[in-house]
Amino acid sequence: MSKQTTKNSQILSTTQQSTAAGKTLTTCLSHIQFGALIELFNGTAEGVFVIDEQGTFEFVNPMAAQLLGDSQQSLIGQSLLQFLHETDRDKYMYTLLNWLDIKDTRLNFGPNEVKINKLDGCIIEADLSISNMPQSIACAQKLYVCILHDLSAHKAVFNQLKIQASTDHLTGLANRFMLDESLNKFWAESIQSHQPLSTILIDVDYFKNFNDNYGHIKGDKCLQKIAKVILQCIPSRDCLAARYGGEEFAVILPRCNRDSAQVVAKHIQQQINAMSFTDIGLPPEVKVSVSQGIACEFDNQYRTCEALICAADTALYRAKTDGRNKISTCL
Ligand SMILES: Nc1nc2c(ncn2[C@@H]2O[C@H](COP(=O)(O)OP(=O)(O)OP(=O)(O)O)[C@@H](O)[C@H]2O)c(=O)[nH]1
Repeated sequence: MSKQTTKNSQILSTTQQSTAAGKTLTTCLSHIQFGALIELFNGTAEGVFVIDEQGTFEFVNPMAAQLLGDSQQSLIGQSLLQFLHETDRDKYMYTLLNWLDIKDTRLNFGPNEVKINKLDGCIIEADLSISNMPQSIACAQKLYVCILHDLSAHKAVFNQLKIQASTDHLTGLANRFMLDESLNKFWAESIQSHQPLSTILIDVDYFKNFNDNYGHIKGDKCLQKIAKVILQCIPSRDCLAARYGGEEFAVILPRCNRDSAQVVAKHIQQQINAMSFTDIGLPPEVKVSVSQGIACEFDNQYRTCEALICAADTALYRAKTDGRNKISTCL
């Protein structure tokens, strides 16, 4: 017996003892091919599995079993489709079933991002690709090799970066980037649904004096407290409170008319006037106020969302020149 044959026989006996595989796969391959293939797949750090035309597992390597949340043994005979989140299931079912009609063409599908329903109920995000098993090692019945790459760690970092990219670091409100994105979205919805869209620009009065008197650190704390109050005053989760820049904030109120926006602005004014700064070590008599400008889009009053913001800015300027701690509405 040659050295190679001895090695193959060893591989075969160990893999047969430790590995479950479906009937089609075991009958398709010679024992030596089977052993070598299983050895290769089992040692792979990516999830690898083999399915038939119906999506039934013929083989699952340890990493794939871990990602699917079941044992290699019990996955054999189950369907890949039941592990795919419903948003992906139809796409994969369609691909596999459709392939039956065009068997002669090679199937190379993906990698695509999918959500996997693990057996324990958790959902993980992964890249999944499906490719034909080469004819040289498969038989007349089609088998597909699938690679499942866990994206959980990347997704967690990505989502964290996404939050950071849209959040103002000092106040925790939406930043200017998020404000612009959301405004465009709210604007399109408002035009399409013929619903009003209101915006309030809010600027802290005499904030330079606050900084000069109490220092920038206390100034930062003051901005954080104002942001918190604004957030508490906006009526629903649909609305957006953002830091527009420096000591200026913006509130976007979808489906809110001018009267409702004025109620919100009044509430903000009262709450800010009532603020105390004793918690940051300042005397009880320290008070702040804000000036606010309101503009409301209804019935194509403005041509663009930039024009709406511009109108709110003009109203804000008027509130400042009227003596500050005022609310001015663009009519
Ligand atoms: N502490 C702190 N100060 C800031 C920040 N951003 C802007 N400022 C300050 O806000 C002040 C704004 O000053 P001005 O534009 O003159 O306005 P104001 O003093 O508020 O006066 P009016 O707006 O005219 O009522 C400046 O002193 C800026 O340094 C910040 O992130 N932290």
